[in-house]
Amino acid sequence: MSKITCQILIVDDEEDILTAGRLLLKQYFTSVKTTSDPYQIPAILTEQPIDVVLLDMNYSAGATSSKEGLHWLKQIKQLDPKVTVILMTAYGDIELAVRALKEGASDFVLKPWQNDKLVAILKNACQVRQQQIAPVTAKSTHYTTFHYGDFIGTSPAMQRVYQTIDKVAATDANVLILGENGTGKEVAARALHQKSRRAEHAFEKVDLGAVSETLFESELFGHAKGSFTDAKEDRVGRMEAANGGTLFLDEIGNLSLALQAKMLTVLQSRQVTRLGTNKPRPIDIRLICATNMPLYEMVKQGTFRQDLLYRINTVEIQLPPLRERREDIKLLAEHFLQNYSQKYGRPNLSLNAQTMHRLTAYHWPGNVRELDHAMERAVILCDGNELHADDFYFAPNASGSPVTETTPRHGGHELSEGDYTLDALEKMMVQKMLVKHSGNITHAAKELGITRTALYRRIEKHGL
Ligand SMILES: Nc1ncnc2c1ncn2[C@@H]1O[C@H](COP(=O)(O)OP(=O)(O)OP(=O)(O)O)[C@@H](O)[C@H]1O
Repeated sequence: MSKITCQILIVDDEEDILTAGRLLLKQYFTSVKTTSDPYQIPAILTEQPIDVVLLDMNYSAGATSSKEGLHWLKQIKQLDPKVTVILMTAYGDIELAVRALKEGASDFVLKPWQNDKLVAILKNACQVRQQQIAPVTAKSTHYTTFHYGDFIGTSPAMQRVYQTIDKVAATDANVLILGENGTGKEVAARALHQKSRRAEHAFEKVDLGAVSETLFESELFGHAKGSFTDAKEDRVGRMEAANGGTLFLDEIGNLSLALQAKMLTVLQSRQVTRLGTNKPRPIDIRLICATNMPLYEMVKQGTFRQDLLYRINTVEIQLPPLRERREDIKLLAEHFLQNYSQKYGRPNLSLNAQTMHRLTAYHWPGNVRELDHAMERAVILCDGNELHADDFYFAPNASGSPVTETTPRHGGHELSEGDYTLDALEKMMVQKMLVKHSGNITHAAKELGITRTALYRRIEKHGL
């Protein structure tokens, strides 16, 4: 008997049920996955194609209200509206069946099930699902083009990011984007918004690292005229401004515990109350959060609330550092070179093979943003029409090993013995700050405690 091509996921907290279901359904369908933990559902759905979910209604010991099943049904439908969900319960009644069907379930089975009945229901569900799916195309070819939204890069790691964005964009699921500085977290958030049904509405970005503790509530929730000394007018908060669209909370890891509590209350109730008023207003937003901080570690250390993390991380997107997808460096370098050649009126500039080799081998601690700035600086500073490695600034990596993984040191800022002159120390500090701030002169100068002009003078002096 040939099996029906269908990927089935069974979710039930009883291992016996999972085993029985797997053994039965494996005879008829090509793939049967199981999990006893419904919290795994979002991860499983984003990582692999699933056609049909057979979902238990009760998970906590003794639970019979089926509320949990309805909750997970809703989550699945948010993540992928096309997945077919069949509910199972030992406590079935007509009312609940009707409610589940209304909320998007396709069918309903009672436990203990009759084998032939369950197989028939699933065969039917798989057939319907197969008809919905477009003819199979080579999946990867879809993403092998040079651009995806504002992203450039064709590495397998980035293709996985694009696939996740495509899957999640159609839903209203909360998304948490993780990654080092400059890896493209904001680019990803904008792509999610652009590809969502909210694209015509606002994309409201709030940099939580830049909002002061005192102004937080007024900025995020809004205020009424006269609610505090400087409140001269009524003001709509950023959350309300995002209504109908997407709210992008950048640097969520920087929020103090007190503000995390306030944020959680609003996200749970989906209502904001402007300062100085007592009228809660409903907000309809798609929430995207981003951070470069280790939120899971922070939860363990008690500096980030676990309940807030679980509220924001329905789906996670991890952006890989540039050094882990070196195959994208060439494309990005060429793209930035083209941009800046145009911007600075130098159309004949080119990168020779040796320079490209150096760019590809370098570890890029500031990721794509650093490559972008490095290219701009090189385009401005280079003399002829060919960009040389010397036109770029390469910092040593954290271990102090050579500048690039494959080439000898070039202008690194590590000190060798006997190098402790004031000049050498100054050069090292300037380099360190430039790397730390990805070439941002204003920020580097501020941290060094000197003016921008003084920093430029030192950059010239040390030939950086
Ligand atoms: N794959 C990419 N292709 C093209 N440009 C990119 C890519 N990734 C990032 N960039 C560019 O690099 C810069 C940094 O990107 P972005 O601001 O999205 O990073 P981030 O991870 O949000 O950084 P931070 O954590 O510092 O806020 C931007 O100018 C962005 O356009």
